[in-house]
Amino acid sequence: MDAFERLLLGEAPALREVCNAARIVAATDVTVLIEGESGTGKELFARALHEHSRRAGAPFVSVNCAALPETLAESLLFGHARGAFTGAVAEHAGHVREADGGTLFLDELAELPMGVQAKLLRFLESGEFQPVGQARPGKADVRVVAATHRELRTEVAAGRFRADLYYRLAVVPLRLPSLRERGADVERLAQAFCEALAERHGVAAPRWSAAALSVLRRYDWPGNVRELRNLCERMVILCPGRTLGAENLPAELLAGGGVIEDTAAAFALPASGVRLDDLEQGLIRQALERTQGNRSRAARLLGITRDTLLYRLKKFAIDA
Ligand SMILES: Nc1ncnc2c1ncn2[C@@H]1O[C@H](COP(=O)(O)OP(=O)(O)OP(=O)(O)O)[C@@H](O)[C@H]1O
Repeated sequence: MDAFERLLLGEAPALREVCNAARIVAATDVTVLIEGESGTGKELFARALHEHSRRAGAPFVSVNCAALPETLAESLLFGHARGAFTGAVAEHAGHVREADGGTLFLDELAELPMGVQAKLLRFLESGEFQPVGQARPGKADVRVVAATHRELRTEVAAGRFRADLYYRLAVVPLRLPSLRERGADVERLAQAFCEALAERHGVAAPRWSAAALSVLRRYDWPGNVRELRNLCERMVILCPGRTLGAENLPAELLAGGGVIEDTAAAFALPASGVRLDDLEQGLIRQALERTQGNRSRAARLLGITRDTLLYRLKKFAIDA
C-alpha cells in the first residue's frame, strides 16, 4: 500500500487517475499545482505526494497563504534578519528554509499578495531567495506544491495573479474531483469514516440504512469530503451503535437530497387533480435551475439517469 492508497480513501476512477498521474510526478522535482474545490483533500494529496517522493524523510512544511498577514507574508516565507523591521526581535528562518530538502506546501496560493508572488517566482526559477533585511540571498532545495480552490486561470485574467507564476506552476496541474463526481465513493467513505471515528471515540459505529445512503448519494456536498467526514463524526457522537435512517440526517441534506417517501407525502394529490406533464416539467426546470444547468446533477436530484433526463428535455422541448 503506497502513500496515496493509505491516505486517500476512495475508488472512484477520477480519483485513482489523478493519483496515478501524481505517482509519476512524485518521482521528479517538478512544481505541482493541485486544483479542486474546498475539502476535496488537496492537503492530504500533497502529503501523499511528498511521502511518495525521495524527499519523504525530510520536512513537509504546510503554509496557508490565506492566513499570512499581508505585511508579514514575505518575511514568514523567506525569513528575516534580527531587527529587519520593528518587532523583528529575533532572526526567523522562514518556511522556505524550514522545508530545505523537503516539500513546501502552499495552500490557498491565490491569496498570496502580488509582491510576494514575484519573489516566489524568483525562488522557483533560481532556488535563491532574499530574507528581509539580509545582505546575502539564501538558497534552499525545496519542492513546491501549491493548491487553490479557485480557478487560477480566472485569477490571472482578472489581474489578481501573476501570469508568469501561473505558467511556472501549471507545468503539471492536477485536479482533484469533487465528491459529487465520485459516485459510490460517498457511501464507501461514509462507512469508512464512521468506523474509524467510532474507534477513535471509543463507541460502536453507527450503521447506514439504505434510505440514509440514498440521501447521501443525492446530496450535492458543497464542502466535499470535509463535510462528509464532519457529518460522520456527528453521527458517531449522536447515534453510536444505531442504524441511521434518513430521519437522523440534518435538514440541509434532506432539503438537497429528498427522500422518496417524504417526496411522495409532500405531493398529496389535490381533489381537483393535476396535470402530470406540467408537474414533471416544473420539477425538471427547478432541478436545472438549482444545479445551474448541470444535467448530471439535475438528474440525480430527480432520481433519474442523465439519459432519462435528456430524453425528457427533448420530449418537453426544454432548453437547458
Ligand atoms: N480521499 C480522502 N480520504 C480520506 N480523507 C479525506 C479524503 N479527502 C479529504 N479527506 C479529509 O477531508 C478533510 C479535508 O481535506 P483537506 O484539508 O486535505 O482538503 P483541502 O482540499 O485541502 O481543503 P481546503 O481547500 O479547504 O484547504 C480532511 O479531514 C481530510 O483528512
